[in-house]
Amino acid sequence: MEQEIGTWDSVLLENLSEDNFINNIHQRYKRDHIYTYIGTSVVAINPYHHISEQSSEVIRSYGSKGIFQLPPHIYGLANLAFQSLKDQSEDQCILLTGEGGSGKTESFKMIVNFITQIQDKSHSGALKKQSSTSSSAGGVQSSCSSTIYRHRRNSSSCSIGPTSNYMLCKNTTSTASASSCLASGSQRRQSPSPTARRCDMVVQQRVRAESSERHGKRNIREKMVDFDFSHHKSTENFQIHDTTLHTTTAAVHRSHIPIPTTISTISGSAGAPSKSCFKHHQATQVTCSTATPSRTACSTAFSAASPSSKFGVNSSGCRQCGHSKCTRAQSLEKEDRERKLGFLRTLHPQLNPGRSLSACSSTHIQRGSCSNLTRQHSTESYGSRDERSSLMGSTQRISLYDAHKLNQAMTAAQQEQQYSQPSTRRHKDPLKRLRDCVLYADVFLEAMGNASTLKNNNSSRYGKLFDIEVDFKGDPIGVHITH
Ligand SMILES: Nc1ncnc2c1ncn2[C@@H]1O[C@H](COP(=O)(O)OP(=O)(O)OP(=O)(O)O)[C@@H](O)[C@H]1O
Repeated sequence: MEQEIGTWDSVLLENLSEDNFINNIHQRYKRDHIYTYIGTSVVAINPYHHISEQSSEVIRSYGSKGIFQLPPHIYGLANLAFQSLKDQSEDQCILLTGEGGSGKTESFKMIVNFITQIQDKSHSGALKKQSSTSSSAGGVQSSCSSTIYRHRRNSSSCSIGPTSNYMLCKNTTSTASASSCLASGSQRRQSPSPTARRCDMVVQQRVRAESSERHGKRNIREKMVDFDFSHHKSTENFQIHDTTLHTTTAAVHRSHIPIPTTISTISGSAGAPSKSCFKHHQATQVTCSTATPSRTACSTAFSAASPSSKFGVNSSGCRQCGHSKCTRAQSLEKEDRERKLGFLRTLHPQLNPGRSLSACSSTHIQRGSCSNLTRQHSTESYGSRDERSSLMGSTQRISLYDAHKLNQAMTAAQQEQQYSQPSTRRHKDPLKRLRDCVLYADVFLEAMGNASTLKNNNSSRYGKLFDIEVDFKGDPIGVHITH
């Protein structure tokens, strides 16, 4: 862990002047500490080289601590937003701003990566903690850890409830308190004075009351979530959702002013798209992102990259074996046709009245891309499409909805059938699949509008709003990208 170089939080600088501020950031930057806080904002410097600070280990540690408990990092900010989302049930917004090539996109990817990974970790962390404490220390300690790890959402509202009373009587208010609870519990067992026994009973009663209260609250919350799911079947009203997390590359709210860089390897290792994947998308974009893309152009672009071009059947037979009825070439060609059709539907929603992209899902999933990605023209109140275009350039929204409900509704038998077929991609965990889709969604958008500039060969030409909707557990259930 970083030794404190300079001052982690510029607010704490003794003589706060511009020179001192820059000097402090510079001192830290020279030691490869590219992040510095200004309160709950983060200043990030583009290091222009790989910094190994983005492993899942780091994600886990930032996910389990408060923002000021660890050295400044973009993950600290992401965790703050994520925890506030869960604790206060209020939408959170992270704004990224900085000059071209300063590292907004890289920081954005790190945030999305953090959010898609963190829930996994916090779940397993909670379970581990709970089982270890309950085996070693009995009910009182296990309830203490479950309060800390699983019911943070209620922490503020419970300040006069049984949980905090219990914690206060132990002088504990943080994660570290679990061990102090444990120590005092074992002491009482060694010297069971009448006062201590009474205290134990009171504690146990409180724990029981707390657990039933928790149970009740969870039921209520689950009902609310059911309501939210149905409500959000429509992609038009996403902005009113209770628990939405926004990321945008435009201005500053409780966040972050990046001037950073990044490492494609790190995002690659965390499930982000590979360079080649990105290039593929960019190649398709070059032909198709014009205002009125022609079908011919699109299909030409696609066939250039299609696998069947290697085996395709031309007038003189299969290009590989020369056989005029080569079945492999025929099936590849059929697959290719379907992919083209799906791709055209992506670009021309009007070709697909349902606006859903099931046709392209198989090929896109194979490329590790988005399974249920719908590109649609925004229908907000900007008047006609032409009017919107003149106001905002190309205004489109990409929505990604995994069949969250459908997955839930899927019967056990169907699931078993799917999972028993090792050759299909569908046997991946649906949540894992959605997490991957969230990570890839931005790449899809980048492919629509990025450009190569002198400063940055992957420069985003549009500001974008990237909404991740999460359920009450913090699992992602959908994404909207607007630019
Ligand atoms: N944290 C980082 N670590 C390592 N390299 C970085 C980091 N942030 C940015 N970079 C490098 O800087 C380059 C530009 O970053 P990025 O594309 O994120 O800038 P940007 O602010 O989004 O630019 P634009 O506004 O033009 O889209 C990246 O390709 C990467 O090589």
